[in-house]
Amino acid sequence: MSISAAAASTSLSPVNPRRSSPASRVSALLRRSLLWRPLSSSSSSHSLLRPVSAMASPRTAAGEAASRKKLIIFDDEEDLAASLAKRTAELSARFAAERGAFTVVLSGGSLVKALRKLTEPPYLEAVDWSKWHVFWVDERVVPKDHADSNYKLATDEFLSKVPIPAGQVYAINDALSAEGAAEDYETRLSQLVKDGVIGMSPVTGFPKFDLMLMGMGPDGHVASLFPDHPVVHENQKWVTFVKDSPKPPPERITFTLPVINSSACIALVVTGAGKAGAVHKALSEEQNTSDLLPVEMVSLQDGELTWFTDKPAVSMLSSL
Ligand SMILES: O=C(O)[C@H](O)[C@@H](O)[C@H](O)[C@H](O)COP(=O)(O)O
Repeated sequence: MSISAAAASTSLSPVNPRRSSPASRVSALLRRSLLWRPLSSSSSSHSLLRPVSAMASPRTAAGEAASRKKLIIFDDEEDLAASLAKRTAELSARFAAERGAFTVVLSGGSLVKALRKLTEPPYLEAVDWSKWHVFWVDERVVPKDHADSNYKLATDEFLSKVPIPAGQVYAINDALSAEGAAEDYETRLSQLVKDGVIGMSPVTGFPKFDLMLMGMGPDGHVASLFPDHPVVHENQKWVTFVKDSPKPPPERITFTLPVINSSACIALVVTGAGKAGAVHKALSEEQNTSDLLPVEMVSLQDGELTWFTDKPAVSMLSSL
């Protein structure tokens, strides 16, 4: 059963009522630093629920800046794309004003299509695209014109339609091996940190990108960090590689978790029933810390993680 707009606008409505009481469910959510409340009935059909508070994550050490998490559930993909464009444009204006640059990190997959409204009015004209610097959180080690290339996907669907200076789009060097491409990308990031284009997190000592726009796989992978793969635990490098990705193609480079977790903002775009199991594991109150999916390890040290979801993706959550 999915949440109806009417129900969500008046009360917290469990999707699948279960044994625990509403109070205990909310309490569990609080422990996980997530709390939802309905939007007012004057809201449009999108964003049925939103968080009411931003709290320190249990994984954030006392005294550090707080990590904030939000879950937004949309009625349909059009509403999700509209909200994602609005949020991205707001962050672009904010970081361009604060830093003189806006560092944006893309994944591959369905995320790219969700960015399409940025290529249309009013954003096409209103966004200061000259401030954008575009990176990939992961890339397949294939030629840039290959059908599997995340660069090609982003170029075809998004980058070719907005006036970002070509020199501010940082594709991998596709002439190198996976290992070489990862090293090369990290070296280039390091230079951009020195140049002040990319910030550094004073909390973690890793680069701090302004916005990461990412998808999540049905198995709970993010970037090219797959469940049970050793690179999930890489905690020194900024960029690493895999040669045995369970999702083809096998060779990829990927940002490491410390870099992802140093972001100022992450928009995690997760839609469809195929993601419901991983969403349930990541967001339900039944926390199992011994067997975390990569997506569960995404925990910003000093930033805001927003889940952009739809009803099928949250259909196994009982806490709503
Ligand atoms: O290169 C990749 O394979 C992607 O970067 C990958 O991490 C993707 O974002 C997820 O698999 C979600 O993809 P979907 O949104 O298409 O399911």
